[in-house]
Amino acid sequence: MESETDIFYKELPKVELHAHLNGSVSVQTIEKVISRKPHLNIEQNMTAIGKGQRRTLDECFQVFKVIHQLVDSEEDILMVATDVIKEFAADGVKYLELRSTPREETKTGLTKKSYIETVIKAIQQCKIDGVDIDVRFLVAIDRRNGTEVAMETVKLAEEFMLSSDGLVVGLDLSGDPTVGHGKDLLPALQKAKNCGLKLSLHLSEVPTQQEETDLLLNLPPDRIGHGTFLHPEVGGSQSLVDKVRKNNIPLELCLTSNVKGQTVPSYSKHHFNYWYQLGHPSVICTDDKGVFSTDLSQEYQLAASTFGLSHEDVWKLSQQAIDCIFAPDDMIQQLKQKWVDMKPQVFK
Ligand SMILES: CNc1ncnc2c1ncn2[C@@H]1O[C@H](COP(=O)(O)O)[C@@H](O)[C@H]1O
Ligand SMILES: [Zn+2]
Repeated sequence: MESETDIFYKELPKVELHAHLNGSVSVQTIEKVISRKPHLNIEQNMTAIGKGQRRTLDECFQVFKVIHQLVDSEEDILMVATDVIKEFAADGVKYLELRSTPREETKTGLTKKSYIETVIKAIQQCKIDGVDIDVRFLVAIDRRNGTEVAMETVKLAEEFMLSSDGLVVGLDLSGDPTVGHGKDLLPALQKAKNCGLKLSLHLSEVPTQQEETDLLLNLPPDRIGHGTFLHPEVGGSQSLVDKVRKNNIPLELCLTSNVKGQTVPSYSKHHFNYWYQLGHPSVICTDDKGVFSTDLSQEYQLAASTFGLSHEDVWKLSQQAIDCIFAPDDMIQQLKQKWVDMKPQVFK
């Protein structure tokens, strides 16, 4: 942690819907992986962006490559996923949707299938251990890998949706937004939607993607990651905003990620304000809590201090996030009850 977060934000029950597994690995866990692999000569400061530091988005993607070098076996993934889940729970997150791109590594025998199985195992083990959090998994497509890999990933995701006892609920589209075009991925995304996978797509994370965004909004996705450049004031358009509003597609907003990755010039200029003023469903998320050295409590506090939200406003924000989850209705009802039960204690 870089700075103290008020107890209110820690105790606030929270829903995290946008967290990339390998971007969420904490300093402590990175140190453990590094000590297993001294020959790689990787230092902890190569995997995280500290307070006041910024990187171009391109440099952020270099950081993921370093982490991928470190986390390359079933054993690593099990440890990393378990630690990440426990850390979110310790931060007051009651429901987490974790997303990750299945990778294969011939060196260690890791396959895309065993990658997903291992994440599922970590989720199940945390449940057995009584960690106070419900976790679901979104299988991620890295847009850089093109049409065929995307289609293969959708098949895998569908298989696991049917065999994981409801733990795999959807699909994510992520990766370097400056690489590849959404039109090549559209058939895979359409297929995913048709088979019942929920879709969360990174859209308009960088400028000049109006055409791609317009195309992918026709699916329509179930949630949007970032949507930084959707609205006209930043070079998007009213028609994109109208499409998002008409379909009532929730946005996943990640303040620190956008400021540290330099797609947003400052916290006060973050598009949270635009969408919040419209009353559009917006969910505060971390994106990559490890890489961007943050956590969800801190993100809520940041939004509150930047945009003048009261504790009651913040409570509403975290409560409304429940309606945006991909798990079915019984989970929504359970979480709503949890929020009711916890309120007196948080506002004591
Ligand atoms: C900063 N904004 C971002 N924009 C787009 N994609 C991002 C991202 N942050 C993370 N990822 C995606 O998540 C991967 C790392 O986690 P996993 O190996 O999948 O668990 C990155 O390689 C990238 O594909
Ligand atoms: Zn993301």
